[in-house]
Amino acid sequence: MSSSSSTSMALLTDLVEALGFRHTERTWARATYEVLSRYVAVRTVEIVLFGPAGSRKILPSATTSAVVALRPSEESWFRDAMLRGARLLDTKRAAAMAIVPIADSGGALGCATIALERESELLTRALLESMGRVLRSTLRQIHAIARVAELSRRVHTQTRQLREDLRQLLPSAVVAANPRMQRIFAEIVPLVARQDTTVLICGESGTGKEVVARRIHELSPRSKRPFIRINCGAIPSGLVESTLFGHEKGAFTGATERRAGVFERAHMGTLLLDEVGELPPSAQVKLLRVIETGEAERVGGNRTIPLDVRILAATHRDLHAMVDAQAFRADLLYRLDVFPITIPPLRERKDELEALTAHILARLARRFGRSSPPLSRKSIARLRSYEWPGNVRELENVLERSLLLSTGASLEIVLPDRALKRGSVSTFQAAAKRCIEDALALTEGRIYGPNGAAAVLGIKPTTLQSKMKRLGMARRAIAR
Ligand SMILES: Nc1ncnc2c1ncn2[C@@H]1O[C@H](COP(=O)(O)OP(=O)(O)OP(=O)(O)O)[C@@H](O)[C@H]1O
Repeated sequence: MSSSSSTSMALLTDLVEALGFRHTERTWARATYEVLSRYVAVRTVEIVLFGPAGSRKILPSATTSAVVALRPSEESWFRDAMLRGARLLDTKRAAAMAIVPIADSGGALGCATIALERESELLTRALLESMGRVLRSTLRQIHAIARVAELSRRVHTQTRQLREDLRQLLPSAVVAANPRMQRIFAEIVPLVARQDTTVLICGESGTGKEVVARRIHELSPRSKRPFIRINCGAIPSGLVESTLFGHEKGAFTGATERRAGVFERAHMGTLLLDEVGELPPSAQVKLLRVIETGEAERVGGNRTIPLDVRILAATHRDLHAMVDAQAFRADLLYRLDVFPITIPPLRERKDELEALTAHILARLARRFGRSSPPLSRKSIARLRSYEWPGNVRELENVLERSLLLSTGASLEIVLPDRALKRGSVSTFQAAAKRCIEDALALTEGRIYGPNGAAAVLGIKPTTLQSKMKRLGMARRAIAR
């Protein structure tokens, strides 16, 4: 190595250090530029990168006149660089040019073509190699930063999606315009949220039991901890206990690894046992034990796990009637029914139909990315004329369908077919009659007992009998 090249190497090192390059690609690139302009009379530097097309945005324009994305497999890169260099000599009227290859162990990454005012003795091979190394680091940083930018963009999109999902799951604004609902949300829920009391939330399907449960959790000291909901009626019969309490590896065929149950997952948080009336008797016994002892045992395990879980239960069934029918354990019911909340069906709170509709329409409109059409008086009257057997959930479905089908300026409410065939109360009575007949047919006329029609319908046998009497149904049922 000649003395001039070792001097320039030392100077280069000093300079790069003096420039204090840090871990940002801009400082790296600027350092390169400073080195080039300090040591040689640079007219232009054209850096050709075999990299992502977005690289140009990242390199400061002071350093480079062009960043061209080429495929890494480009074999003609050197010839390309020469051609560019020749063009530079021509267009920039430069006296000389230097090509700095940029390569790492994986092969060529790119090259910098430098047009010079004049030939320079200082521009030695060693200096060019040093520049190549600096540029290589720059390039690596650029690639890393482009990747980070891409990941950050992806995370940003995912976060937005998750926020949207969460907003759907946790309605920030709960509608409570009816006096009974106002009492539930404004008085009862905040009151029970403060303590760890077990709450039994009753109401027909789709009335908003889960909404109430989530609100209790949100307002409770456990709000930062998990809220887990499990639909007891949807668990396959053989998996109820392992779903609730977890299992050890090898506990049963298919248990290939240890799994935590919902109780463990809800540790320190809140567990909503939805459709609790559907729990089979064996799981009811275990649940009672867990509530009483505050600890659970995984299926196939011999170790008890202490639990700190607030339990909420919900059901559309009449659990007291199920106890009478011996389909639900009385002792478990007493444990769950510490604080009952009953949500009225939508047909009994039609005064909040308008507020609920506006709330749901706004949510749907946001989801579909369109504005929420105004509701005409006719539409409101139509909504009020219907009995809403599926409650708020059915209202959501009707509004979604109506919104999708409506093309005009106002919303045309499309009610389910059965509503159009309505014949006031007699239709409801006919439906109730049909429902009881079906249950009696299924239970061969038996009213009482766990397999009786009353248990199937989730009502007390005495209630069923009085309903049958009121509907003028023949007593072909077997009483007890
Ligand atoms: N008061 C309310 N304000 C806003 N949205 C509500 C309200 N009540 C119910 N909803 C909406 O209605 C739908 C049904 O409510 P939810 O799931 O809580 O009913 P549910 O009684 O738990 O039903 P199921 O018995 O079938 O589990 C949900 O999408 C919920 O957001």
